[in-house]
Amino acid sequence: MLNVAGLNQFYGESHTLWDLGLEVPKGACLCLMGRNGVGKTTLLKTVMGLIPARSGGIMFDGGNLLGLKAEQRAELGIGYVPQGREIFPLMTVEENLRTGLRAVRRKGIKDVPEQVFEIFPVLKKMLKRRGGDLSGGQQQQLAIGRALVLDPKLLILDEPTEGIQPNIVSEIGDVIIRLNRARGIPTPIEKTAPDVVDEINDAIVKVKRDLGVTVLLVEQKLPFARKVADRFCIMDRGRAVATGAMGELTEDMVKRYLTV
Ligand SMILES: Nc1ncnc2c1ncn2[C@@H]1O[C@H](COP(=O)(O)OP(=O)(O)OP(=O)(O)O)[C@@H](O)[C@H]1O
Repeated sequence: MLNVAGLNQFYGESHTLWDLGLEVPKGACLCLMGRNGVGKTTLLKTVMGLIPARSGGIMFDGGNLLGLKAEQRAELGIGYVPQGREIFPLMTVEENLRTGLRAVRRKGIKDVPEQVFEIFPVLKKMLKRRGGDLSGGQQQQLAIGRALVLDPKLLILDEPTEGIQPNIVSEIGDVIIRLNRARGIPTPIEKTAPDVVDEINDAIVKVKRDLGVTVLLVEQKLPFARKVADRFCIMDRGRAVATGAMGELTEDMVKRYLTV
């Protein structure tokens, strides 16, 4: 779904991303990890087209993103939830959500899809409240809701749990899991006739994978990352240094690249 290859990025003379490669397969939830300042946010912003790449390739769904503006990337189906949420504090919840519609007007989507309110019922209750009056957790739900307005194929989240209360952190985790893996499709049926049921269950898992949103997130909290993501990529000083299935993340890697 997303393939980054040989990516180099500079802030002025400062070389920040070095020949970086990253693959986020369709249906995966990949957690980008690494200590502060290694370039995680820079990578997300470069994928989103908010800052330019010097060289390399960024392929999404088979097409090259380089050269496209951020709005065009959104139109192709990339939803972005920035670090710090960046909601508009003086605008109402409804107005904030409607800003997400800009990217999809050409697709004929004129209203905020009901699915956003099914996922975050609190947003419906607070439609007329100002964004700035919401709690941190509610603002994060608003920021994710705004990205979901465009029905993204790929959802990019930059530290979605930063600065929010522990009980809301686990709710946000459940929402990401639901978007990535379930999206309202029934859970697998119980085993009665093993062979047939196995086949049906395999098919259900596949359908879930095909319908679910692919997720790329930056997250520093290890238990959260382990719960939500099925793949990881570790960055160190602007390079991708380790990648694999979440179960392959070793204590040695944690000590070497993640603990402070
Ligand atoms: N706008 C900018 N101009 C110049 N340098 C920048 C800019 N933004 C970030 N940097 C530098 O680029 C490097 C990577 O920063 P980045 O924010 O991508 O790291 P990060 O891994 O996301 O860190 P954090 O976990 O703290 O958000 C850092 O050295 C940072 O100081």
